[in-house]
Amino acid sequence: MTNIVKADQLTKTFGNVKALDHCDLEIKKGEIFGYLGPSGAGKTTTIKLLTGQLHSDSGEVTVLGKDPFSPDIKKKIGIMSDMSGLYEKMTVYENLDLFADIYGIRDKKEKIRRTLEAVELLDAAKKKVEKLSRGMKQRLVFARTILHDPGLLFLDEPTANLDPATADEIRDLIRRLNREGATVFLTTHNMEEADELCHRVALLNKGSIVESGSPEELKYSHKRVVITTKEGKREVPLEREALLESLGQAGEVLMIHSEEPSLRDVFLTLTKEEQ
Ligand SMILES: Nc1ncnc2c1ncn2[C@@H]1O[C@H](COP(=O)(O)OP(=O)(O)OP(=O)(O)O)[C@@H](O)[C@H]1O
Repeated sequence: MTNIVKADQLTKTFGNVKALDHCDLEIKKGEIFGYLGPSGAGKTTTIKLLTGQLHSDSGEVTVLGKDPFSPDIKKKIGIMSDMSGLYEKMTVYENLDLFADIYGIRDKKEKIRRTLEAVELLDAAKKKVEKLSRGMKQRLVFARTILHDPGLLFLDEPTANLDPATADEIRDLIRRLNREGATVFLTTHNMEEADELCHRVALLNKGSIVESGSPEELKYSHKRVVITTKEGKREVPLEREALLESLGQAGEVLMIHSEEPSLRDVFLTLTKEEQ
C-alpha cells in the first residue's frame, strides 16, 4: 500500500519542552491510523506539523507526496480539531455555506445538503449553532471537515467529551467515510476506541513513539502466561526461555493459562517502562 503520509525523524521543541522527538510515521492509503497518547504527549503538535500549521525544528514530512505547506494540499485534506471554529450566531447551513465559499465548492447547495444528510443534521439546517447540543456541534464540525471531499482526514480527538451515544455516532461516521475511501489519522486518549476503530496504531509518550503496529500485533506481543502455584500467581512473558525458567523455579503448579492484555494494559506497561 502507498504511504499517504510519511514523517522521518520529526522533531519539535517549544522552549525547553521537547514536544516531539525524532518521530517516524507512515500512514497508508485507506487505513484508519490511531495516534494514541496521554495529555501532553505531542499528538496535536504532530497534527500541526503534518498539516502545514507548524514548522518542525528538524525532520522531513510528506503528505500526499508533497510538502504539507504546498498551497494545493489544504484542499485535499480535512482537519477536525475542536469546536472553536464554529460561528455560534449563524445557522448550521450558513456555517457550511461560508466554508463552501472558502473552498470554492461548485454546486454548493446540493453539496451542503448531502453533507448535512451524511451527518444527520439536515433537519437542523436552519438552527443557530448556539442552540445545538454538544453532539450536534461536533457533527457540524465533522460536516465542515468533509464538505470538500478530502481524501485524507486528520481528526484530533473527535469523540472527546461526548456522551457514549454521540461518540458511537461519530465512530460510525469515521468508519463510513473510511469505507468510502478516506484515509484517517486519528488522535485519541481512548484505547478502547482505537482498538475498535483503527487498522494500525502508534503509541506516543513524552514526544516519542514507544510502539506501533495493529492493535492485535501489539496485544499479542505483550501476551503473558500466568502460572498459578500454591504460593500464588506469577506472570511471565510468552517466551520459551522465560517460561521454562519460571516453571523450573515454581513449586507445585496448579494451573497455566495465557492472558492477552487490552491495548490499555499494553500502553500502561510501555509508559511505565519509560519512566
Ligand atoms: N505553542 C506551544 N507553546 C509552548 N508549548 C507548547 C505549545 N504547544 C504544545 N506545547 C507543549 O508541547 C507538549 C505537547 O503538546 P501537545 O498539545 O502536542 O500534546 P497532546 O498530546 O496533543 O495533548 P492533549 O491530549 O492534552 O491535547 C506539551 O508539553 C505542551 O505543553
